[in-house]
Amino acid sequence: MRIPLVAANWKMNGNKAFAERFFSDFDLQAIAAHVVVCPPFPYIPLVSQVAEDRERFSVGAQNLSQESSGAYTGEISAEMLLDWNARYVIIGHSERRSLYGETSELVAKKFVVAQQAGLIPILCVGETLQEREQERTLEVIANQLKAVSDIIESDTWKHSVVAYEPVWAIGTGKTATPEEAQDVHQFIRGELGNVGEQIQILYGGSVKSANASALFAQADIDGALVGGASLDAKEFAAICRAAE
Ligand SMILES: O=C(CO)COP(=O)(O)O
Repeated sequence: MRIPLVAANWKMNGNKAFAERFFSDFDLQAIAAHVVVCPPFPYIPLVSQVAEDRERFSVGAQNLSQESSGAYTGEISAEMLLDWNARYVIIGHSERRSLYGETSELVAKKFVVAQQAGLIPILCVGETLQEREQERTLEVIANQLKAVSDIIESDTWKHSVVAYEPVWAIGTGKTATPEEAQDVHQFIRGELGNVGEQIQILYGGSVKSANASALFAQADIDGALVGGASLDAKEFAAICRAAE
């Protein structure tokens, strides 16, 4: 039985006042799904305080360094995230891949570093519009997963979350249809081998309260990774409730 999980990716949005306001508007008690909020790094301690002693609410980071320490200006290590009580970390978001040149090999290295430190990686995979139009979706996703599979024991997938985020659906208002998303989720589960059934696979890309229920009704969609709609506490709460 996979527990529904809804993760907020605030990206580089908000400030301290926003984060404080968000948690005064977001009624955690009323939500039964497992929820992760991934704020920008400086607000992780603030979200950690909210998460303290709450079983179903965790804090996550949006990135981490593949190195453990040293002369890497501007980088944040897994150990530092653990110091802040982060439990999850988003790895290989398409914005990191396309804007900051993160290759699948680097993403795989970060995945391993996160896991070895005891963080749960949320590995993002997804195709661009051009790749979808060329009917290369499954091939692209298989390659993104393979970069990780190549350097871990297959059992190790168990301690991770995968997020399918079609690049063309991110921030565009265009969501994959529930059936399109389900097809890819089912494919991903198959690619994860004998632990596939145990892994939470989230959908991301223009998820909002209006489309969440139809997505969550699909057999292989275990929750969502939410960008824009996670910046509105009430809207995000409605998405979380749809996952229960
Ligand atoms: O990139 C995303 C989450 O990581 C999705 O962003 P949107 O929900 O804004 O489309």
